[in-house]
Amino acid sequence: MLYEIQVVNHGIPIEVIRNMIDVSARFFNLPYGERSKYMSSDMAAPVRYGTSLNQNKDAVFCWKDFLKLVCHPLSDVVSHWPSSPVDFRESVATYAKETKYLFLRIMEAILESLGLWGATKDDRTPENDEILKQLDGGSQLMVVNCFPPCPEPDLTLGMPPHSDYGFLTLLLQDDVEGLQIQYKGEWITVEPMQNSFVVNIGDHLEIFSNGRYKSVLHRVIVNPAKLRLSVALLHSLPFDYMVRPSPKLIDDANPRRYKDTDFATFLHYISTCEPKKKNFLESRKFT
Ligand SMILES: O=C(O)CCC(=O)C(=O)O
Ligand SMILES: [Fe+2]
Repeated sequence: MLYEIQVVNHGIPIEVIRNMIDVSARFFNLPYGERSKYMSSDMAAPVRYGTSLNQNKDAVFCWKDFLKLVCHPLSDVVSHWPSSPVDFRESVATYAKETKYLFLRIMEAILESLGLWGATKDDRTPENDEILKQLDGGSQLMVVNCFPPCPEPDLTLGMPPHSDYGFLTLLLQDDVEGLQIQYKGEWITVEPMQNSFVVNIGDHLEIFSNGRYKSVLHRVIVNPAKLRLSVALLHSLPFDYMVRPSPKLIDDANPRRYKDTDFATFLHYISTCEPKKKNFLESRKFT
């Protein structure tokens, strides 16, 4: 089934997208002392900055700096976000709200393809709408990545092969290529398209769809000359909810293929095992 799509006519104003990239570039240009205020070892902190320049103890060495921002509920988290550049909070909050709306519209299409939702009156039962309601109130985590130019691009990776944990990641890349997805055993470069979003299926959608959708294995290669920025927005159910296969997608011909999982299980997994490829998802499968 579908692995990766790029959305173009998404209705999100171009200025919102440009501001997001522009303010991220200015954040990573701030003096180190300003950026490092947001370093934290607490994986659940509402804001967390990290740099490959002094995180050499990471088991997986990534050639990147990142800023992780919890985006939901916005009113609780915005005051924790960086206060510099001055327009940072406003630009990022606008971007997060617009993108959440787009995420929900894409989820409607996916749920419809699974026979779990429909836009017509008969299909709009409270039961069918429930999952969308949960996703609307669900987690939204932003990862702003900055991949500096790397003099030895063949010796490292911006990010090693992995799949994202949520339902869908909406990914914005600037005009420098670097993202690759694995398709039939080959690494395919996803060419940047201005003002478009790459939609990556995450592990939670694979679990929820009982394997009908597969999460996409992807990685980032580095560039010898150019700095690259990307913004990944991961969407899922609220952090404390269980993700499980939809009961309507389980029957004798399609037995339940995945165990229940929640965000705490994932955090525990990544803090005790080196995250590799789709290992976390593999650990959630019934064998
Ligand atoms: O930089 C990219 O294009 C991808 C980033 C990514 O995969 C992630 O942040 O999970
Ligand atoms: Fe990713």
